[in-house]
Amino acid sequence: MAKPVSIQVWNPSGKYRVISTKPMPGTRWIRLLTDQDCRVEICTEKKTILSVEDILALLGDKCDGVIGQLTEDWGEVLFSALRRAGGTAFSNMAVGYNNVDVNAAAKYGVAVGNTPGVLTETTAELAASLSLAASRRIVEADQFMRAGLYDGWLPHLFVGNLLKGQTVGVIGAGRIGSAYARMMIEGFKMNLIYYDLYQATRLEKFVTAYGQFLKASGEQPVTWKRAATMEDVLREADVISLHPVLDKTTYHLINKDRLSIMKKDAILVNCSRGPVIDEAALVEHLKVNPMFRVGLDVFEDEPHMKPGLAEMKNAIVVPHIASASKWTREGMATLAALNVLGKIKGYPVWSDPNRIEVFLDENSPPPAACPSIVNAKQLGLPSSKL
Ligand SMILES: NC(=O)c1ccc[n+]([C@@H]2O[C@H](COP(=O)([O-])OP(=O)(O)OC[C@H]3O[C@@H](n4cnc5c(N)ncnc54)[C@H](O)[C@@H]3O)[C@@H](O)[C@H]2O)c1
Ligand SMILES: O=C(O)[C@H](O)CO
Repeated sequence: MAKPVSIQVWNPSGKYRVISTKPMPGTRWIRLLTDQDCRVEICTEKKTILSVEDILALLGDKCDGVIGQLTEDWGEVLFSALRRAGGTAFSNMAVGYNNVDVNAAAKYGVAVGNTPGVLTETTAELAASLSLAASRRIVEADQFMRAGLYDGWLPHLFVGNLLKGQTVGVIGAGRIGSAYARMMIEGFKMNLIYYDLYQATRLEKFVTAYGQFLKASGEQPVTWKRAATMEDVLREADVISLHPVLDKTTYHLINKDRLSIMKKDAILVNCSRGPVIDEAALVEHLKVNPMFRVGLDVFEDEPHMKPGLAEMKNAIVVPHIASASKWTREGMATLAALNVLGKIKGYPVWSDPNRIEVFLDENSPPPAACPSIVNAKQLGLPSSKL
C-alpha cells in the first residue's frame, strides 16, 4: 500500500483508537464509537483487498481495536501486532470468520466478533433469487433478448423447471439455510430434505404446520425429511442450496463424486463460501451436463473464477453480494463496531447471538454488551443477561 496510508479520521481527540480497514455503510456505527470516546480511523485506500503488510502499516504502535473484512488474513502476524499495539478487540464485518485464526487471536487475548442474524434473510433471499433465476433460466433469456435474438414466442424457448411439488435440499440448516428453506417451501410449495450435524427442530415444526394448513385447504401438503447422509440430499433433491460454515469438514464438500450422484437437471446454489465446492470439478460437470444449472455467489479463489466457468451458459455468477441490502450492511457495520466497542469498554457478551435485533434499533441506545464474540468462552469473557 502506497504511503502515506489514506485515512479518514473521526473524533481525533478520542481516547481509544479504533481502525476500520474499509469504509462501511451508514453512519450510526461511527457515531456509536465516537460517542464513547473512540477516535475512528477509516482506511480509504482504493485497493480492494488489503494485505497483511497493509494492515500492519495501519495498526501502527497504538491501536485498541479493529473492524476488518472477510477478504483479510487475520492470523498470528496481525493478532500479535494488534496485541503489541495494546489492542484486545477485533470484529469481522461478516458472520463467517474462516479468514480468522481464532486460536491465534485467543493466544494474544484478542476477542473476535462476527455479525450473525442481521444478514440471515437478506442472504437467504439471494439464494432464493439464484434458485429461481437458474430454474427459469432468467440470465440466459435476458442475454438472448439484449442480443436481439428474440423473433417471436416459441413452444421450446427457454423451457426450465417448475419448482412447485419438487424437493428442495438444504445442506447446513442453520440460520440462513433454515430461512432459505422456509422461503422455498412457503413460496413454492416444495418438499424439504436437509442435512446438518444438528436437528433443525424449528424448521421441521414449520414444515409440519404448513403441510397441515395446506392439507386442511385441500392442497397437496408439503413434507420434510432429515437426511442421514449428505448423499441422500444430493440424490433426492431437485434444487440444492449450500449454507454450512467453511471449515475442514466442509472444504470441497461438493466434489466430482458427489456431483455425479445428483440429478442430471438439478440446480445447485452456493451462498456460503467458495471452497465448499471443488470449482474445477464443477466446471467439468457443467460442461457435460447442460441441463444441470448453478447459481454461485461465492468462488473458490475469489475474486477469480476457475477457468471455463465464465463461459458456461448453465452457470449464473454474482460477486459475493448475498448480504448486500442497505439495512443488512448498515446493521453489520453496527454489530461489528459494537463488538469492538464492547470489548474495549469491558462490557459482557450478549448471551444469544441469534437475538441481536435490540442492537439495531436506531431509536434507542444499544445494550452495554458485545453482540457476538466467537471466542468468548476461550477468553473467559462474562456473559450478559438478555
Ligand atoms: N455469501 C454471503 O455473502 C454470505 C452471507 C452470510 C453468510 N455466509 C456464509 O454462510 C455461513 C452460514 O451462516 P449462518 O448464519 O447460517 O450460520 P449458522 O452457524 O447458523 O449455520 C451453519 C450451519 O452449518 C452446519 N454445519 C457445520 N458443519 C457442517 C457439515 N459438515 N455438514 C453439514 N452442516 C454443517 C451447522 O451445524 C449450522 O447449522 C457463514 O458461515 C458464511 O460463511 C455467506
Ligand atoms: O459471512 C458473511 O457475512 C458474508 O460472506 C458477507 O456478508
